[in-house]
Amino acid sequence: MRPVGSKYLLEEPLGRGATGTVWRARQRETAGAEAAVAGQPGETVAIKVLKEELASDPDIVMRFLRERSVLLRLTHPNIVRVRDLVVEGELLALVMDLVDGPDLHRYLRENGPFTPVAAALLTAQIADALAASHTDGVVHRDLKPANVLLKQTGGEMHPMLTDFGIARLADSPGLTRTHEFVGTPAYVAPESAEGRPQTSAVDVYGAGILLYELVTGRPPFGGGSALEVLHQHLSAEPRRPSTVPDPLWTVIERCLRKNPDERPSAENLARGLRVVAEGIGVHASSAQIGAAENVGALLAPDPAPAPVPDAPGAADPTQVLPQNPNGAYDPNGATSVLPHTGNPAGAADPTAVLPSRGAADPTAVMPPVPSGQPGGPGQGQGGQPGGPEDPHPWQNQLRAARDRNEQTQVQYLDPNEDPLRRRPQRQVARPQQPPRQAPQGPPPQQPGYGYPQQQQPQRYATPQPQQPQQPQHQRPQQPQRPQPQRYAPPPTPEPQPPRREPRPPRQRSANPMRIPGLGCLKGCLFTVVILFVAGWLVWELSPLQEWIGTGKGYWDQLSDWFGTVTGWIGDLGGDSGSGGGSTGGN
Ligand SMILES: Nc1ncnc2c1ncn2[C@@H]1O[C@H](COP(=O)(O)OP(=O)(O)OP(=O)(O)O)[C@@H](O)[C@H]1O
Repeated sequence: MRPVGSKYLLEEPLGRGATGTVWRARQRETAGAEAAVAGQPGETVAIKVLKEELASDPDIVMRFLRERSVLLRLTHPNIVRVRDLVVEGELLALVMDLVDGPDLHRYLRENGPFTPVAAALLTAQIADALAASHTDGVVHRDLKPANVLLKQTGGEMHPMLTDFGIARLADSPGLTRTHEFVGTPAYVAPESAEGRPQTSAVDVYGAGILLYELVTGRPPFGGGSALEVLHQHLSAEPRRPSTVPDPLWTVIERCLRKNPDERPSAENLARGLRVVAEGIGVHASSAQIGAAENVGALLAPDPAPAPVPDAPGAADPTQVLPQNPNGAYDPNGATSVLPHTGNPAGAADPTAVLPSRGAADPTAVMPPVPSGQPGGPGQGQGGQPGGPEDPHPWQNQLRAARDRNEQTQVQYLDPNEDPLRRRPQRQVARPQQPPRQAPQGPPPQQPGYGYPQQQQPQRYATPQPQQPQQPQHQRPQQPQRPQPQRYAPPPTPEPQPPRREPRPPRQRSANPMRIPGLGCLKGCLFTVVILFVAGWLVWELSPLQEWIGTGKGYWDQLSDWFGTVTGWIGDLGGDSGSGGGSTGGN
């Protein structure tokens, strides 16, 4: 265990970012008066040890010390509290409260997108934190899911914003003189990308990107290089996903305005999001629905946005690309404050939070942790042993929330298997077949959107013109059943089993009365006719007539034979009659 100053002992790494490594650490003794939180011996804390490149830069050390009071006074239920700053030789460290839970980037990657309601409520809490810091004159400037830690309090999800001040440190002339990029490309506001003056509106833009990512699984702007992404922030309009309900889209669209003056203040954003969450919820009243539909009126901009002090100018997009000879980057992976030495694997889909297929995960925010270490295989949250069968309580809570919003599945039912229509049928012995599996889950995802088990059918989506909307309160509520949808997306067409060909109409039977033996009699008559015709042909066409020497026709000959046979029969009858009489006469 490595000591940090005289008061802390580093125990194990929790994760590594672009600016340093975060450690689980233990307090050795009570901190001095300069610390915001004195702490108790034995208490567990998190310590971010800044990279040597930062710690060895005198400009950064000076800034770090000047920022001390700002960082230590930022307290809010949704901000990870900085307890102490340690400057010792070449070591620069922030002592923070330890948050036992995953960061939002990792959570999204492992669990997929949130429902619109959950995303709105979670982002509202982040907006609360931003509003508090903006009031204090502090702009975060690097808002992204990796900087939101998910803390569990009493079974509830509690987002905690962290890394306040780090972007400010990174923005010191010692780093920016190299024209390197400060921020994370996928979340950077257009004015930051262009090097224009920045205000607290950059955080609102970041919140809009984060909100978009929460409901869709990925940020709105992506690309193969940082330059491409920055250009999209400057000129492209975000594409609206079909699963985002109107009121929520209004909020996202306002946050993502290119003009910072048109974005709402963080405070108004938080308020607006709560109104939206109520109005698109399952039990929304008509008043709440109406309020959500008018959310645009609540999203007034900040009349006096907090400026970013003496920002020396952010990235020049044309300067970003040369930093990475491959043109590849990981916009969601880390704040780009230092030369990219990382691998270019992020090029393919650097922002996806979804389980990657195949190659290395380009979105990893943490380096792979060896088995046995916290976060590594075989470890549960917070370093406790765990596994897939031992989900974090966060996950249970979210899953339950998603399950509650699950949409009734419409499935194709073969009319022959419809118990209401099926007629009794004669049982025919058939080989046993496995029970037919009803198609489950969503249809296969597009590559890059691979989060099949988490992408829940959304309750809210763009109203479909062909389905007239009915006010929610008019519909029957059925407890314990999936709720009818107010903004239901059209059900994805289920794969239809091949339809059976209609049977050809049955031939009418020639023996509708089913007289016994009639079929046999028919066969006999038919055989007699065939024999008669065949005999006639043989008689007329073969030399048989001459051999027998009669010269008669077929019919005459037959009549003769018939007469002869009946004569024989008559004779036989006569003989037996006379023979019987003589016997009787004897
Ligand atoms: N206070 C904390 N408590 C518990 N874990 C933390 C805390 N702060 C950070 N971590 C963990 O450490 C990881 C790395 O944090 P860090 O802030 O360095 O990463 P990052 O935000 O991805 O990087 P950067 O912002 O520097 O680009 C986080 O993803 C989180 O898992």
